[in-house]
Amino acid sequence: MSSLVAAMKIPPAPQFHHNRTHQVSTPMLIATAIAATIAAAAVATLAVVLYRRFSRGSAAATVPSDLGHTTSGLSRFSFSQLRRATSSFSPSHKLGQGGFGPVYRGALLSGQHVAVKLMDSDFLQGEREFQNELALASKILTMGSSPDRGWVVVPFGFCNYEEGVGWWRRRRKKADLEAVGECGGGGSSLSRRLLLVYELMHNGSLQNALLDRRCPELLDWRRRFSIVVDIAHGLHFLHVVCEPPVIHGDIKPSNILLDSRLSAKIADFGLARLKSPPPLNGDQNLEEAEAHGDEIEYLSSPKISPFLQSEIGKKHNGGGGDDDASATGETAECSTITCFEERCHEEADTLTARVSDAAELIASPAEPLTALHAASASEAAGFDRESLDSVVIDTVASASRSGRRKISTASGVGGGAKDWWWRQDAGGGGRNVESGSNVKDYVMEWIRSEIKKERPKSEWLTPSTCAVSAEDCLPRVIGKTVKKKQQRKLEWWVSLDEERRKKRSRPAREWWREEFCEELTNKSKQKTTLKSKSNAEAVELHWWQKDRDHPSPLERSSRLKQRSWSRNSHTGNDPWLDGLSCETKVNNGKRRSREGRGSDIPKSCTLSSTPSMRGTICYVAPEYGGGGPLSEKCDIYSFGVLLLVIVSGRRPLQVTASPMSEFERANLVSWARQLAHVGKLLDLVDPSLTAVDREQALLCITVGLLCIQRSPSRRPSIKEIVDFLTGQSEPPLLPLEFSPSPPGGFSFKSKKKAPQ
Ligand SMILES: Nc1ncnc2c1ncn2[C@@H]1O[C@H](COP(=O)(O)OP(=O)(O)OP(=O)(O)O)[C@@H](O)[C@H]1O
Repeated sequence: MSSLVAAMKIPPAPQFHHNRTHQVSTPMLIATAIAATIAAAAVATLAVVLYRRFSRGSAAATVPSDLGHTTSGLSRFSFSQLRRATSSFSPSHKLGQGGFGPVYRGALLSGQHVAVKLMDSDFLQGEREFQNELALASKILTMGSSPDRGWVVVPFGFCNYEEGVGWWRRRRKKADLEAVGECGGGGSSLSRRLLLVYELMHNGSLQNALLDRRCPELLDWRRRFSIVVDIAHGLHFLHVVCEPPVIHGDIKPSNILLDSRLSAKIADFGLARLKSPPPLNGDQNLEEAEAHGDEIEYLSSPKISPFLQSEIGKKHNGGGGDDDASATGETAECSTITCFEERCHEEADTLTARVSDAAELIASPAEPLTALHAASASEAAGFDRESLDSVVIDTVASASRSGRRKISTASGVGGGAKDWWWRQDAGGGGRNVESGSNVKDYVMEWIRSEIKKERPKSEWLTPSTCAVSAEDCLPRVIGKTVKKKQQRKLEWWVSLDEERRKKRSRPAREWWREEFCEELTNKSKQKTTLKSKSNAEAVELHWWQKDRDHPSPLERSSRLKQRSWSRNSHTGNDPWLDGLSCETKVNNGKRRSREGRGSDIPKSCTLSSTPSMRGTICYVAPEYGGGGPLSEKCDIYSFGVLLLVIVSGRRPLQVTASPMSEFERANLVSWARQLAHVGKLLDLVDPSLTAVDREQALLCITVGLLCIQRSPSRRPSIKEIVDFLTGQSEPPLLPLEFSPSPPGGFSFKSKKKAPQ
């Protein structure tokens, strides 16, 4: 039995069991491994997808918010796409170096040839230009198939490359960025790279083609003339076709690109902006105006009052042509005079503009917040009300003193004074030397006459407010000359009781606010509500108007910063003036030219009306050189200089080591003026040109001179310019500012008394 049992003994279960388990678990393990691999792959894929989506999202956040609805026209490229297109930003692909980074030639996979601008994001201004250019490009690209769009070159794509999170990605990017750094991309910062992609312009910039003499085709006059016409069309597109108009703000040869057929197109919209709507009405209260930055824009503009402009015009016209530069010989001193003449003119313009701003506001009878505005006017113009008169007197006096010094030097070599300012100081142009009349006297006299003529008489001023507002402000502006009024003020002051005197002794601005602003604010608010109601029914506001009327907090703070900038600007350097007298600054590279530019373009409204310092020395309009408002007329001025550059084939400032006789030609604008005075305009034409059409050349120079007139309002509009250049209308005669002096005209009179 036991043997039977033993025979029937089944093998040890564990062993059998073990084998069975082993057989089952192997495929299971394999299946598990496969499942785990698949899961891991899925997780990795998901992570990659999420990461990509995240990194795209963060990049998009840095694109201007305005682009939200307009990005449709722009393509986004990856950094590696552009790296591949440009052969890792190979130096052999470099087209040029801009103020904020190099530009490379490349080819996309589609075969399209492109230019890739690698902006240096280390500089805030670089990032702003990137955003500005994109915002503007999106606007222009949405203009659909407008045929005029072909006159400008704007980016059609961009890449906003930010550092990733994973170490593997960072390593890859580090390698990319080092490649960029080695190729002159400027540093190897891992943070961010901003790239703009443009259509390739095969013949590069006008700067290279014309001034660096890289394009022999430009020795043919017809080519040059067609380039001039193309640029005029480009500006016409920006100023007239675009709505709202676009002001380029930096017209110069390096921003004019030539395509394969040598057609010229306007490029580089980094400093462009949309034209601001007209300033708010004067009857809006101060709080409102301040909140909208209106006052800042208005006051930061060194505008010359129409009265003063016409006065200056009269002086030009009245005493014009009374000297003869040709008779004086071509001397270094003569050139110094011209430079200084420019300088003095601009200085006086800016100064009188500031004074006129304040004086006009004081004098205006229609403005209920006159005194208050006057106070803020003088403050915003950079003058403390208390010292306004002394600043004015000192500055003008020093300008005229140094002017006199230069004139007496010049008189020793027989130099001729050509301008009204000079005649003022030198005693020409109907002013009497012996009476000691000079610039200072003229400005002061003008202020007095303006105030006398338009003293506020309206009934809204009660006797007491009149006494304080007018009497409080006027003596400070016109100095010690208003003794009578001071006397009256003193009498009035004595008549006040103690409490009222205490109250009145606070700054006028404070108690004005308290006593009158509330009432006026309410009135003005009522008016505004009524107006806006009717307006809303009549017209729908453009987004850019809305933007201005309801600035973002960022914009507001930026405007305030701008305000403090403009306050200080009267003591700062004037790049325009510096540029006129200092060639080295211009030649010291592009970065230098950028230094003159302000940095107050807010991110959220890069195309808004916020004023900022723009442009390039020699091309920037004088009225804008001091940080005034950017208008189409600033572009017209730059276009005028560019015209002269194209015709003469030389830079606007060019000092050669050749004989001193060349020195007077250093400043192209002054030289053109001199040639106009002596009636030899064609001397300006590039001697190396072939097949010159003298009529066309004369037309170009005439239009150029019309564009560089000092008074912006006298410069022609771009529409007129296109008509002149295309022969649809005749340009007017040159203004007297440029007309030839009559023979035997004014001979320079020294202030030195003739020996008895
Ligand atoms: N689309 C393009 N096609 C061909 N060349 C280009 C293109 N864009 C720019 N370039 C070249 O690159 C150079 C640098 O251009 P960029 O606009 O960056 O600076 P800039 O205009 O020369 O100087 P700044 O930055 O001071 O205005 C140009 O002078 C031009 O030669």
